[in-house]
Amino acid sequence: MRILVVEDSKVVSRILQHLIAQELGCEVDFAEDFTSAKKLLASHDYFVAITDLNLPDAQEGEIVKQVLAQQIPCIVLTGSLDSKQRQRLLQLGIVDYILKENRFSYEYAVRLVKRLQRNKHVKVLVADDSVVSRKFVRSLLEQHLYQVIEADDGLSALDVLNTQEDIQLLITDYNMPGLDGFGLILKVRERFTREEMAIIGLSSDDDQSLSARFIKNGANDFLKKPFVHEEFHCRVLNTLDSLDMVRRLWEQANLDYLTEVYNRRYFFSRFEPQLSTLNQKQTAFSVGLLDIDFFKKVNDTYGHDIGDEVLIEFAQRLKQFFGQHFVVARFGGEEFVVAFKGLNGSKAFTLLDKFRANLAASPIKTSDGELNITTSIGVASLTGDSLDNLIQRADKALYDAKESGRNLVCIDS
Ligand SMILES: Nc1nc2c(ncn2[C@@H]2O[C@H](COP(=O)(O)OP(=O)(O)OP(=O)(O)O)[C@@H](O)[C@H]2O)c(=O)[nH]1
Repeated sequence: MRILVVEDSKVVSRILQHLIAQELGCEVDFAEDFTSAKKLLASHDYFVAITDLNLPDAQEGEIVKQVLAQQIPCIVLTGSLDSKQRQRLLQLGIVDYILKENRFSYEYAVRLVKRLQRNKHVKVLVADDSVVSRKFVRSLLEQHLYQVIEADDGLSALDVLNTQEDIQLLITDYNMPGLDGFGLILKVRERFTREEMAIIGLSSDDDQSLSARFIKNGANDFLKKPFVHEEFHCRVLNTLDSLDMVRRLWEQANLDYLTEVYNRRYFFSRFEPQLSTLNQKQTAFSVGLLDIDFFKKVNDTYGHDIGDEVLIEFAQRLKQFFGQHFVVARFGGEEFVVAFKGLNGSKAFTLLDKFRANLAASPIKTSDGELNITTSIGVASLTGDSLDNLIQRADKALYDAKESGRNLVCIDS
């Protein structure tokens, strides 16, 4: 990623340079005037440009038009802006304008670049039966580099959600034929929690209770049409920032900090509630408990950091081998678990034995060289008991594997 900063004030340039290095760590070019900016624009591809509005050799904001003509997102920094200039800049399609008021203005500019980077990967679904309104929302979202998908009513929005993965934000109108905004939100919330997908409701209806009703029905926020650019962007940013924050909290609570596979807490919270149904329906369910052999020796010989590298690689291999169909979690220390929903013990045994043999045959690369690592594994399958019991039986089988010489899989019988 490369950024262009066009700014005639050396002080402002220095602040931006410092903030960009600190926050973004990307390549950045500085131009003091329009002429040198044009030269740089001709010779590099830029992800975004942060530009002053008035430059010594271009007092009419020519730089903004030049940047936009090259399809580069443009963030405008300016000492002052009257309402006509503001309107003109927004119509040109800039990402945002920032008044040079204090340190926070520059921090905001850099944060905005960070968000643009993130936005490239964020899919937004816009459901609105009015083409004009839908296209307007699309253009605003595209200025901020979001991936936009359109639906012309509630039912087609549901179709999109059934076929497209990873939509993070739904922006929906209220009045739509077939299925209106409320109906759509209720359907969406049956499948996606507030942590999985954010929703912003839109309406031009004068009913003052609408915003609260949208939120009570499951929307994260609401905007009354017509809205101004700035408000739209602030609401979308706030909504997505909250979503990111909630996701980060979820990850902190459910993923192992070192190996980034699920943790023990996730494993139990996911499978404990399912156990009675699995037992009732007699669905096959097995678990494999894996413990790295002589791991203490790895730590004692090579140090804790190399031990960590082994744990990370071991977890990666588990995830690669099983992760697509089964749940992999770290139980703690050098002990991991794989949950095989739909597999009986002997099938789980076969897969785990293959993993064991692969591991024994391909050393783990660490910064201190390659290490031969093996694992012992205990397998047990559900027979109407509790999750704790099942794990205890797998643990007993693991103990047998260790006692029988390690680098083995034993099954609870
Ligand atoms: N590097 C590293 N070591 C850890 C971590 N968590 C636990 N350990 C170490 O894992 C080792 C486990 O040792 P033991 O329980 O004696 O088992 P072992 O040496 O693997 O021997 P067996 O299981 O009997 O084959 C201990 O030295 C712990 O300090 C971790 O997050 N990082």
